Amino acid sequence: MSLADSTFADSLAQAVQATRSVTCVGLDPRKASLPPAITKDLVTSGAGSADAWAAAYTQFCTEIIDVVAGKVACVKPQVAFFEQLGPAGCIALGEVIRYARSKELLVIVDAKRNDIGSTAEAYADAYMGAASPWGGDSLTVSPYLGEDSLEPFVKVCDERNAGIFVLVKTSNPGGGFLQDRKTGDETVYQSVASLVRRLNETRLGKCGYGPVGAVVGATYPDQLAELRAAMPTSWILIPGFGAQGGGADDVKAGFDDSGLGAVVNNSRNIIFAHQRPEFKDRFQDGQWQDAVCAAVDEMNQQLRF
Ligand SMILES: O=c1ccn([C@@H]2O[C@H](COP(=O)(O)O)[C@@H](O)[C@H]2O)c(=O)[nH]1
Repeated sequence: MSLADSTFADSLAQAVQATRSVTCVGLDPRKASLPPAITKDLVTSGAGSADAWAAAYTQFCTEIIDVVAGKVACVKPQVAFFEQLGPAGCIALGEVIRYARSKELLVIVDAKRNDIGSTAEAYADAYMGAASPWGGDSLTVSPYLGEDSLEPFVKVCDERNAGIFVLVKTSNPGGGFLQDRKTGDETVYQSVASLVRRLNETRLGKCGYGPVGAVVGATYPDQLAELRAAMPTSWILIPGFGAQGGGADDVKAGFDDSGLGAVVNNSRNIIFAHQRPEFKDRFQDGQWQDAVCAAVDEMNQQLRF
């Protein structure tokens, strides 16, 4: 069945069940961390131009996709690293998104977009749905501009079987400055969670979840448990596992009794596994893909509760 035949929430449930994995592999290519096997070609061709780096990013990400396809439910390209290279990077981003989808991986585009409603419509069109060069299956969005700014994204979710993940409680240490602030009886993140719940609950798929999901950091396990209960029908994207300090115990509360309801992102500790001390000894420079494979297997194992 093609992914577009079912809702995003149902496709994600199917992908988690088929792969027996709640791991989301973050595609965050960084020049300084690419494996030497990839940058060597770049250096010997005398390049260093944005075009050459973009080609390296495409090669790196597509090789990762080859390793993880069938092992994980989804990937999350971080657009910042592609945008950093300018137009060539933006073309590479489109290639990576298309390649991941062709391998039946669901794509969460991490762009954290939003604006006033009429502009939000353009963002939704750009990042959600296969017709756009950057069209993924879902998009991270900011709630800062309020409900009317989220509505265009929800409309596109309905029209194209796409999904969104609204920033509710982010993984960074400074997120609480606004998110933990009280507005009347509740915090800002609790207000955003109520909005997510309301937008989502009339749109549930067969799996019991809807297209309007939430981002909640692994670095805040207590709030994750609270927010799981506050948004019982929303998929939760949990970043902050691995390099930011979150571990298996911290994300446990994100899941329902069937092991659904959340996917856990890990970018650096998977895609640059060749640099981790425990893998450095096991894998040679040219075996960076094997290190990625080992890191994914390890994370999948850790998250089989
Ligand atoms: O609250 C958030 C929202 C998004 N992110 C993004 O996830 C990855 C995390 O990368 P790691 O290497 O696994 O730390 C990255 O793309 C962030 O921009 C987040 O970390 N926290």
